[in-house]
Amino acid sequence: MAEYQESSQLSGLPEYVKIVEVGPRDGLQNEKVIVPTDIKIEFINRLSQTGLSVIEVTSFVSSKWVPQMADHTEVMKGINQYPGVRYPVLTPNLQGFHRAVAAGATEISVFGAASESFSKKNINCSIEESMGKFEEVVKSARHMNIPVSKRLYGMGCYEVSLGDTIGVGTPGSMKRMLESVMKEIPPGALAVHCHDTYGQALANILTALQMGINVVDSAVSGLGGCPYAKGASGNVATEDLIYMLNGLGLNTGVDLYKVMEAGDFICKAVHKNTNSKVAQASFNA
Ligand SMILES: CC(C)(COP(=O)([O-])OP(=O)([O-])OC[C@H]1O[C@@H](n2cnc3c(N)ncnc32)[C@H](O)[C@@H]1OP(=O)([O-])[O-])[C@@H](O)C(=O)NCCC(=O)NCCSC(=O)C[C@@](C)(O)CC(=O)[O-]
Repeated sequence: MAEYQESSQLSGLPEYVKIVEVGPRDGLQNEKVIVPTDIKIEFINRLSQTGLSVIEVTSFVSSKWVPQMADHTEVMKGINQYPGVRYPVLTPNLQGFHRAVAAGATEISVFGAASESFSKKNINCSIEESMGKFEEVVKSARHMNIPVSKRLYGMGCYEVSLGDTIGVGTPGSMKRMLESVMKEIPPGALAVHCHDTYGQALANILTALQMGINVVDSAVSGLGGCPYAKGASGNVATEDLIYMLNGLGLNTGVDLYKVMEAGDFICKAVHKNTNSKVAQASFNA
């Protein structure tokens, strides 16, 4: 595979970028055909051997709302947890949190919305009500020394991931949004989560990196979408992100070829072609 590396660095970039792989959760949650549990487990085990250090495994939400995540407990219990890899799960409320802990989760994420209508559609409550639920979860998690990754820095979350769920952002809006958020939260506690609906994800991520962010969510093969956000398409593909970062000479510690193989595995399982331009170009080369 041809890989191009820039001869000169762009300014303001971090030396190391942490990729948070959200393929098993965000990538699969919107798939209509239920992916067998053993395939999900194999997918996560393959991702664990790529050098990725964070893999979002599943979500402890209601199976009536998101049937694809109904096997969260079996998936969490079934995966091999590799040393050096963290396996966060999504928990919207205390019920989800307790189930996640019982299944062996050692890191959790709460997820909220910046718009009232999305909050209502997604988790069936207002933003204010959701804050109350998150506070309960964060309190319990901190009590048990469980790190809470994402949202609500002020409550004690160690990292807040800013999601462009419907992928409409541009480098300009990313810059304005980060300038505003960084007045309250330091860049070291922020991550970005960019969907690629309008083809802006990599440009938005590069903008964020130049502003001091060094944690980026992505999904292998560009899978993903939120069932409760109309028009939301796939995430930025992990393969494309790694290719860009490699080209910039930034260290991720992730093996691009192994990620492409994991992507090929899951695409075959869900009978889809990859959305990753890098995987398309490499497999057709
Ligand atoms: C949040 C709830 C559960 C509220 O659901 P609800 O119906 O409002 O909950 P409730 O508290 O009124 O309880 C109703 C029933 O749900 C059950 N229940 C209550 N809580 C749980 C739970 N944790 N797990 C399992 N079951 C639960 C509860 O036990 C009860 O069961 P019943 O008595 O009817 O049999 C529901 O709205 C839900 O599951 N929503 C799905 C949210 C979701 O997964 N969205 C997609 C992920 S977010 C996303 O993709 C965006 C993100 C993060 O990726 C960022 C980006 O892309 O930019």
